[in-house]
Amino acid sequence: MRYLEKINKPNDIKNLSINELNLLSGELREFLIDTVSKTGGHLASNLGVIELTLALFYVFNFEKDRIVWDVGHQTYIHKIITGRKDKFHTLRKYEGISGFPKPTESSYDHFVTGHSSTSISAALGMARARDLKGEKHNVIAVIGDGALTGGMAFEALNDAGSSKTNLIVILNDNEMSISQNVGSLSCYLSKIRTAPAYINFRDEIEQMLKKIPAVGNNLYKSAEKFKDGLKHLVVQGMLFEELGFKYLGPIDGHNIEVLTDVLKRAQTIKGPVIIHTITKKGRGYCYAEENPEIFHGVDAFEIETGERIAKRKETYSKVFGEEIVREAEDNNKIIAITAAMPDGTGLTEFSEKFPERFYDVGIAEQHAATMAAGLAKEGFKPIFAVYSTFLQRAFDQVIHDICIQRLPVILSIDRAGIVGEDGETHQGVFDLSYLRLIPNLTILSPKDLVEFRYMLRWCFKQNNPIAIRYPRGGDLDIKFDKYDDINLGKWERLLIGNKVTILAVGKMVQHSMKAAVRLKGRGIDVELINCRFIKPLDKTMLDNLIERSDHIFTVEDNVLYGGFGSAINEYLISKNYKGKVVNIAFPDEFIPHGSVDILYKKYGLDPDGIYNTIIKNID
Ligand SMILES: Cc1ncc(C[n+]2csc(CCOP(=O)(O)OP(=O)(O)O)c2C)c(N)n1
Ligand SMILES: CC(=O)[C@@H](O)[C@H](O)COP(=O)(O)O
Ligand SMILES: [Mg+2]
Repeated sequence: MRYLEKINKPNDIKNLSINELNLLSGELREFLIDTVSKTGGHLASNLGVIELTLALFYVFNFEKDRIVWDVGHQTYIHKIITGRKDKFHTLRKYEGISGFPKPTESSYDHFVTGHSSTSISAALGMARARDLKGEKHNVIAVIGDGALTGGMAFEALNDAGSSKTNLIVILNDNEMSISQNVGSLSCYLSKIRTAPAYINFRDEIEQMLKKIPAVGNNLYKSAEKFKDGLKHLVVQGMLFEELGFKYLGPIDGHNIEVLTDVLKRAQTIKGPVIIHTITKKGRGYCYAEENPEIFHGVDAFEIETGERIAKRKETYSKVFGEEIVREAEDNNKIIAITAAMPDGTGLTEFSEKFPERFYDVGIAEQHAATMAAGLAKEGFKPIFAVYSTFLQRAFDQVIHDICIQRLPVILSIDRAGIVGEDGETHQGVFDLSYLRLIPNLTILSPKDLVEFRYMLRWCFKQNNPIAIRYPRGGDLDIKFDKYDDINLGKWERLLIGNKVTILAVGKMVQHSMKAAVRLKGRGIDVELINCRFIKPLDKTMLDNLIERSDHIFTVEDNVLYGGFGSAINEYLISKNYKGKVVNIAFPDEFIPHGSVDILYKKYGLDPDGIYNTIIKNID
């Protein structure tokens, strides 16, 4: 690691020759593969931006210039060369290096990202602030072709393009979102990729125009018109230029020499510029190049074989995938929708078996929700499979387009609760709070994989908006033996007791069961209830509990505020309950990255934590 060792501060990059930068990129590739093979993480995207990152640091000075990386999952090289190389083995671990940009981690991380398509808006805001303050520095947004499918990116292009603000947008086009990229914009980009002639052609015309003596405005105007006409002949509708950006590209995003030249040129251009770089996801590691989808976000793996080290367990996403296929075989109204997460949500098999009833809409959760509403209005049964954290994007669409009209859309909410290593931008700990307040919405959550199947079958039969939320991964080792029929607003009593009641939701039923067995062992008369429905609550059971329970504990893997515990508190207050109520939930803070086991322990949501809270609070 001869050159990597020389990089003690980012500006050391500037002392290297292009040849040395190429050698450094090889060392970085090796370092990255070695580390991520142990920690897991977003390998393929990072392998694709090594040269781009080095070129950026070679040309710009990020002590004063600003950079916003869209999604931020491709910032590992940025982190390694900005002083975090020695801690990089702690990537995504609790209290270690985050997998996303974090200004609290480094002054070189200028903006938090994690959710897609925010970079151009944030960068435009920073550029406007620079101008308002009379400062002089560059502001750069780096956005992938997948992230460019998100609505916010379009909104920002629309605003920036008409603004005349100096702003550099780098479009890193690797022809992939997590899966194959989708949509007409992606087709448009591939048209540009295959028409590089335009670029050379345009540059030649520009050179020619510069040589024309300034004999008058009219000649200049006709020459400009001529240039525009030619441009349309070669690539129909240069979208970015029509939107007000100066377009530079497409260029080879692995060629540091070309990259540095174009970046230097972009610095001198007035107004918004877009640089279109073509890169290969997974570049330089054969398994990642062949399977960029698997190596997008990968668990620890063997470098020699590309095989994952841990065996995959049965997961909620997989069960969801099986059940929706089973249902769709009998019911031709079933439609599956994803916002760029077909594999993560378990929809791959559905997409292959029923391509005409499957829609990947790109990174467009808002559109997905309203499009589902449109389908439902016309008699179909759409299921929008979405991660809890990304559904936050579509809050208004769930209210305004689905629930007001009481349309039978199923929101199949994966990755609810904590997801672990992705950290604060991705934890699914808000959904119970932001969904519970919406009228007409039924919300439920399974205690385990078997119950999940029963619940999904129940959901498919309903005719109103439903949100079913379930965690990342699979179950603990607990096996429950009761799967009574699912009935609207009815809970399941799992352990009978009298004095102390635990009301638990979803995966927390498993943790609570472990705690309850220990409590019983100490002679505590504890009752455990699986609160299958978060909305509506089982008021009959609650009324019965009010009569006989001195202590009620609620347990949920959601934030305390506005969640399931709050719903119970509201009800108990309305009934003038005199016993003690304790809510066990995530506190009012963003939950950091780390393994889910460490995080449950830290926040007292593991079986021991639940047990201790109960012991502490009973007389
Ligand atoms: C709002 C939102 N929805 C979904 C995702 C999940 N997601 C993370 S990266 C990604 C694909 C991004 O593709 P691209 O921007 O082209 O970057 P690449 O991975 O190809 O480098 C998706 C869908 C997200 N981060 N944010
Ligand atoms: C960066 C991003 O948003 C996704 O890649 C996310 O990390 C996927 O999470 P899962 O690994 O849970 O599918
Ligand atoms: Mg991409």
